Amino acid sequence: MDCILALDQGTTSSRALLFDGGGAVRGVAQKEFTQHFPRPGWVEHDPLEIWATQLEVAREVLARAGNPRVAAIGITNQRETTVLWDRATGEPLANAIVWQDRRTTGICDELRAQGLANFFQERTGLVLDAYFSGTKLQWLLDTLPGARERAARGELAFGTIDTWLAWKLTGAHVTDPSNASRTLLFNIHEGRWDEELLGALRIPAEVLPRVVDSSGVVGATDLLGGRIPVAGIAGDQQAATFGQACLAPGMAKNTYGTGCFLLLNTGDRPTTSRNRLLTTPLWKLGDRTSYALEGSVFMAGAAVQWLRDGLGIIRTSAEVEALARTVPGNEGVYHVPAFVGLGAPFWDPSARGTFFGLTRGTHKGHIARAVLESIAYQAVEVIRAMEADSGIQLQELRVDGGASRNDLLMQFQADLLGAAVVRPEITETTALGAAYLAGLAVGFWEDSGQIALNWRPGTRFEPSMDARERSALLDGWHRAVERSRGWLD
Ligand SMILES: Nc1ncnc2c1ncn2[C@@H]1O[C@H](COP(=O)(O)OP(=O)(O)O)[C@@H](O)[C@H]1O
Ligand SMILES: O=P(O)(O)OC[C@H](O)CO
Repeated sequence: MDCILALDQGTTSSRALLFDGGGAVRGVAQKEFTQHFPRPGWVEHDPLEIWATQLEVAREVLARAGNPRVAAIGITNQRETTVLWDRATGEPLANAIVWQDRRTTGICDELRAQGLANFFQERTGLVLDAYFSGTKLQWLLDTLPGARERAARGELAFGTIDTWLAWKLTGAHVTDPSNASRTLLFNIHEGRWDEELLGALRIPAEVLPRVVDSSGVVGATDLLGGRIPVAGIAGDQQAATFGQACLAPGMAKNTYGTGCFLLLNTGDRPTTSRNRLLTTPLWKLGDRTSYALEGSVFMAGAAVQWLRDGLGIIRTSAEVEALARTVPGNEGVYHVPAFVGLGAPFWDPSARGTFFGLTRGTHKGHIARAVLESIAYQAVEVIRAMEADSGIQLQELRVDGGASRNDLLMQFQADLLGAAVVRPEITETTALGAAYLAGLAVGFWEDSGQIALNWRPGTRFEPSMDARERSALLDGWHRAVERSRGWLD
């Protein structure tokens, strides 16, 4: 049996999956790795631990499947997380600064004060926020002694996690547009690094990877038995959009993982958002780039993790559903999961997590329910902004990610949206998308038509809430969000 191996390097774990020609999963291996929180608001990963766990799970999944022939490897990754390493030794200069890390909020404030927000939005499709790699790289070059000079001499390499893994596997220093576009350094209209953006962030061009197509051979590795081409690269959210076969304009998916990432395919040309969403390339296949509007929500499943690890009121994330079902509805209790500020469409780093509407009758069932519901409210905010920006009325939302297994949450999402929510048969869409991109490059699959045929619905959640109840619930949520904002000075 020939397979494609997908490496899915996520925020909390490294995963490796094998797919056959029908897009079915033939093996999974997964390993969690250490989260470092050195100061409030800082989140770091050790790049060497990321690499070690990724290699380990890749070897494990292959061994368990009896070492099948692998036609190609596809890489997909947590995006924006920033690594800087020495080209000669391969040693990282510091821990990776993770996408959730807020340490560069001050740099973003300064850039905004210089009136550069529109300039960045026009060229990159992004909002000036600490989320993106550019200010993280600037911070590293400012903070590590001699780093900027060494970078300018070509001694250092910058990369997001795709780049780091591709370099470790093949020695190529490359990235693709779906990742490059999350740096604040990439001009999405011209598909290239932009000198003026680099100037504004004081980044020497010598440190940057080469931007290649999302589907195409970038090199080969001998580390996994035989010589296997690395043939696909995409950020995890764009890969999931591909894996969900949202290949035509108007199709959207939401991934409910650590955060929530909602992407709406808007076709061949970037759509500028007037509602603080991101414009982002989905993938580049040959000379065609497809674009999306994206709403990035920073806390979703991670709030459920907090119920488990922070409050200890559940033992596993899945238990949240039964606990939330102990109450018939929210009974006036709302949660705003602004633990690291709020992402789209608010972009408010000063908001903080809150509960509202607590009474003497409130118990942990209400808390669980409010946390789950907050995930769905955030998604609705993003979808309404997307509809306003694109003129597209969403008919159906395809869902995936850990928290999409939660039926209560998915039904509530459909109810709040007034549109169907569809969970596919294969929910490993991120890895599948990366596998497809790699497989297309080596002729394992012929064209994207085959991919659309492989997608099959699993469970469909139809809306059943009446409009008055929906509007009352949303009204409560809006009031809660307003009160959570501006908490930090
Ligand atoms: N049944 C569930 N209900 C709600 N949340 C869940 C459930 N199962 C998992 N989660 C949440 O989903 C997240 C993990 O999803 P995953 O897609 O693996 O995330 P990531 O790729 O961001 O690491 C965790 O934050 C976890 O709390
Ligand atoms: O690793 P995930 O699934 O939490 O995804 C992280 C996103 O790519 C961040 O933009």
